[in-house]
Amino acid sequence: MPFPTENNYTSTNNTTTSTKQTTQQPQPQHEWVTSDSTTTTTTTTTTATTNNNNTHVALRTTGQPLLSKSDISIILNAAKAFRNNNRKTTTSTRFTMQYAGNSDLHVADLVSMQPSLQPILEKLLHNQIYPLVRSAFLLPHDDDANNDPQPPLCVYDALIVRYDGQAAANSGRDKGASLPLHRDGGLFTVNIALQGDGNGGTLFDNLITSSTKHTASHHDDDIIERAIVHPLSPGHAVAHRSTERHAGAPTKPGEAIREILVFFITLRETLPTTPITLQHQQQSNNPGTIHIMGNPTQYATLAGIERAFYLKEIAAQQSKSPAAADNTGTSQTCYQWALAQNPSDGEALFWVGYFQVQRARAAHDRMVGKEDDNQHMATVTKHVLRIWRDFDHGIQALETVANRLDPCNIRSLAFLGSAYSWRWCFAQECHPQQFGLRQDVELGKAAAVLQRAVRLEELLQGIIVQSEEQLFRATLLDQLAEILLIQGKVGQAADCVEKARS
Ligand SMILES: O=C(O)CCC(=O)C(=O)O
Ligand SMILES: [Fe+2]
Repeated sequence: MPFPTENNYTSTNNTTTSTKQTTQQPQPQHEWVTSDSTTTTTTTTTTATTNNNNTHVALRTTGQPLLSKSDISIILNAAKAFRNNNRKTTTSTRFTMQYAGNSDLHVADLVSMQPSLQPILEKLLHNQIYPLVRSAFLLPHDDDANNDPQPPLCVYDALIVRYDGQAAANSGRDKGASLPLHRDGGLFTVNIALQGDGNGGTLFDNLITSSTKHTASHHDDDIIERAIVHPLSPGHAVAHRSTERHAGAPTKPGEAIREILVFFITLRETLPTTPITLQHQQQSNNPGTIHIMGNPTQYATLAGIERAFYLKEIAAQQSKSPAAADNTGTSQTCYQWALAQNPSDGEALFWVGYFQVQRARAAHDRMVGKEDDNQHMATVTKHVLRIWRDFDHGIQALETVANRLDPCNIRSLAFLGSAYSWRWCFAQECHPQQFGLRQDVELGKAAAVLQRAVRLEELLQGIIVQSEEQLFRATLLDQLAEILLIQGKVGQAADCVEKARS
């Protein structure tokens, strides 16, 4: 790998600010983009402004660019030469899906072709990227009286991603070149602009949520624009935690080609690890951990965040394999393990809730099939209670995902909507009073989450490349129409059906 690990991080105690600064370099300046207001707060020092709501979504560097114009052109020329030499063999990555108009290449491959890039990257990492990540995301530890080095930062992968809006349009993607919503591997992502005219940008889920909350009257395009973070100019960076769900916003046809250099940063754990705490998350008393918001009993370590990421990858591969049906158990277990590693992982919690609800449905179906069996009453009751518990726990998990951990995930919202109606159908057959459910409340909840999903789908329509997106949209609207009909809202149901057909 051409990427050096961070030099041993030793710090000097500065009690007045309770932060410690490296003696090597001035810290790169940055400002935060926060989700409580869509304006930015300037944080040019390393002061840890602990924030209980974890509203610090992404940062943008200010001051001097991280890369000079001449270094940018050396990198761009090398990337161009690499693409010309490898027209048919562009390496695709796990995180960056390949679409018309997009291309990406591994920086490691680029350096193999042109070793003169090595010193540029080394300088960039040592002088800019590592100090930035350390000062912005990691709190200095308190017990370093012995000047023990903290685990050094290192690069887990690095890419150059290129968005060509015109090429995308020529292949039928008329909204341009973009990347779907995703999370990255590693712990932190630093995304440096190489070229572009301020077009595209990085779109963050957590900024959409706040925009829809605070600016309900805004035009859809405005809401989306406010959720996109742009670097100040070429050479400047946008950085975020890898767990922050984000997308490559479209570079539209006619706009300048956008190219970015993305570093996925993690911590090397081979050194004796002293406690690490993340900035901008409520701190726990438990060293080496971060506090999971809203749930004081659950903690994730930084290592846990990464392990959860890999476990989810394994789970997803299991369900894609030809023996997928046989692998459901493994897949389910991997998601449970992922959640144990990182209890705030909304994606893992979604799948745990999903499997629980599906188990309840399957058991409900089997129960319906056996209605005529002359079963002992006690067995039936036990069975009913087990199904109820699965529905209930599954739905609770999905509600946490929808309301707190992953509020912009259309698929989770859509599934939660269905889960409410399946649970209602089940309860109805087994005397709803015994479970304390009321039809108007249950269907009201189902309609509300489905409406939220439809709203998000409309906002993101065409912007984020998603396979089968039209099909999904139609299913979502049909589901909503069905519930609205039962609620007696015939006009609204008809609107949904019409929308589904358009
Ligand atoms: O286009 C962007 O800014 C996002 C790129 C990205 O998410 C990635 O490369 O993982
Ligand atoms: Fe990404």
